[in-house]
Order: sequence, then C-alpha cells, then structure tokens
Amino acid sequence: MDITASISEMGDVPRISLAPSRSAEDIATEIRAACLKNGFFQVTDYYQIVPRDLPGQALAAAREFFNLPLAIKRGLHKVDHVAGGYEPYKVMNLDPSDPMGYGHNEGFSFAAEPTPTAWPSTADLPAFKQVMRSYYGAVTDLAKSLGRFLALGLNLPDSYFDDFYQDQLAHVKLAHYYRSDGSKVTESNVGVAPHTDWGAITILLQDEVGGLEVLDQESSEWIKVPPIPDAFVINLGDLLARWTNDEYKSTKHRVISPPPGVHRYSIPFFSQGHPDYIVRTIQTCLKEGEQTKYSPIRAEDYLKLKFESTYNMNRDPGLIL
Ligand SMILES: O=C(O)CCC(=O)C(=O)O
Ligand SMILES: [Fe+2]
Repeated sequence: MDITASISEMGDVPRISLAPSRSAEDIATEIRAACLKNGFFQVTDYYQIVPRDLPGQALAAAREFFNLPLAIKRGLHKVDHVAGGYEPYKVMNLDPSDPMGYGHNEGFSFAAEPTPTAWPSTADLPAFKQVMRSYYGAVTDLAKSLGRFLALGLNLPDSYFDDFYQDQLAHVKLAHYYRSDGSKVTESNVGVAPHTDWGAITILLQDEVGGLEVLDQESSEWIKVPPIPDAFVINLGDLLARWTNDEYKSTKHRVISPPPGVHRYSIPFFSQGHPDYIVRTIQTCLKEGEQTKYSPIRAEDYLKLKFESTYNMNRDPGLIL
C-alpha cells in the first residue's frame, strides 16, 4: 500500500466517525475543519440514523433499475426537475461553458412524497419504490443531523438550519456511468463535468469503482475521493458557501467515467431546502470589515437558475450515441 497517497487522501477528504459514543463537539470540530478546506468528507458509523443494510439495498435496486429495457426507462422520462424521472444517457451537462460536457451517464431521480414521479411498475421492479422511499427518509435524517453538527461548528444554536430542512425540496438521484456501445475509446472520459453542487449538503453513496475527484482549493489539483466501504461522501453545496460568505467551501468536483465495459453506480442525495427559505449571509461568518458577497436568495430560485443551465432533455438522441 502506498502510505503517502493514502495519508494525503485521508487528509484531503477526511473520514469522520458519527459513532454515538463520540461527543457532538468533537464531531462538529472535525466537520468544521473539513468545511473550511474543501467542504468534502466521508462519514462512517451512522447506523443509528441509516440502517446498516440500506445503502447496499439501494445500490442493488439502482442496478436493477438501469438493467430494465430502454423502452421502459424512456417511458419514465423526466418532465421537470422537481418531479424527477428518467434522464437518458448524456442529457446532463454540469459545465454549461463546455459543449462537450455531456457525461457518459444515465440517471433516475425522485423527490419527497407526494411529488408525482413516474415510478417503474411493481411488476417490473417489485421492491424498488419501497427501498428508495426508505433510503430517501434515511438520508433526509442524516442531512438534518449533519446540519446540527454544522450549526455547532459555526457557534450557532444546533437548530439553526432546521427551518431550511422543513418540507425541503430534495432529490435522490440514481446514476449509472458507462460507455455506450456507440462511444469511441477516444471520446472524452467525462462522467460528470466539473461543477459545484447547488444545495446545502450532498450525501453521496458510491460503489467500489471510483472516479469522483475534487479540485483542491489550495493546490488546484484534482484529488481522488476513494470509495470506502460503508461510508457516505458528504460535500457542501453553493447555498452553504453563500450562508457563510465562502468561509465554508462548495468545491468543484467531477466524475471520470469508467473505461468501456466497466459500470459505476452512485446515489447522490441533494438537500436543497424549503422552497421559500431565504438563504442570507450569517453575520458571524463575516470578519471585521468584511462585506457580504452574496445577496439573499430564495432556495428554490437558486435551484431553478442552476437547473435550467444544466439540462437539455430535448437533445437529439441521434447526436448522443
Ligand atoms: O456520482 C458521483 O460520484 C458524483 C455525482 C455528482 O457530483 C453530481 O451528480 O452532482
Ligand atoms: Fe456533484
């Protein structure tokens, strides 16, 4: 094992245990340090919040979903970002400045009930919706719990972010990274183009393939976020950067697509807040004389702004494969 590499990876993307035996202050302090650096860390020992077997079940359900015939998946086509649904191969470009930024991936997303998502039928996938609903509930609880540690780390009452999470707009997204038969080996290896996330916190479950990288704020080098069994990758999104006037970091990241023949599955959960919640700079994050960089914004308005520049659901499939 290359000790230097593993130390640096751990240092850049620290692993933080949420074991109930640990003090909330210690956890909050470690999370704060990670937020000041790149806003990326991995959490383990979360079983008091997310049942031990659930992440594995969710990944297995995602594989089954993407194995459905294309015609069935296309029948669940995403109509809008709130309702969610199926996102065909290469319709998402998280770097609108790059016309080649459409990634080698397909997806399926859904939000909280009663959002009218088109789910696959129980005849096709008997347990899918039930597993996904449980997963959504569990990661929602994890996001709330992380919100309390974040508040503590900012010297705020631990309930500070609770209103944001009240009836929040959030999405689970199943992602499948692969090279289509028609893709050429020489084609770009963009799985997901470089971007920052839009909401407050993203909770990502990744399988063992790897490919997620973060653009380190200090060195401007891409660093790998190694798959760790039984861990979630946590990263902050733009809203947390806005709240803290960039003291806490929302950092660019990307996914390198696996080589032809290899399939990668991941499940991010995007926590985007109550639509009407106004995100405004936390005054105690401003150093003496420092001006706020961001004007207050409604959580949903920010999300819409980003969504419209990212998706092109009407891309001509003839151009895609
Ligand atoms: O699949 C991953 O590892 C990350 C995907 C991602 O960054 C995103 O969808 O925002
Ligand atoms: Fe992301």
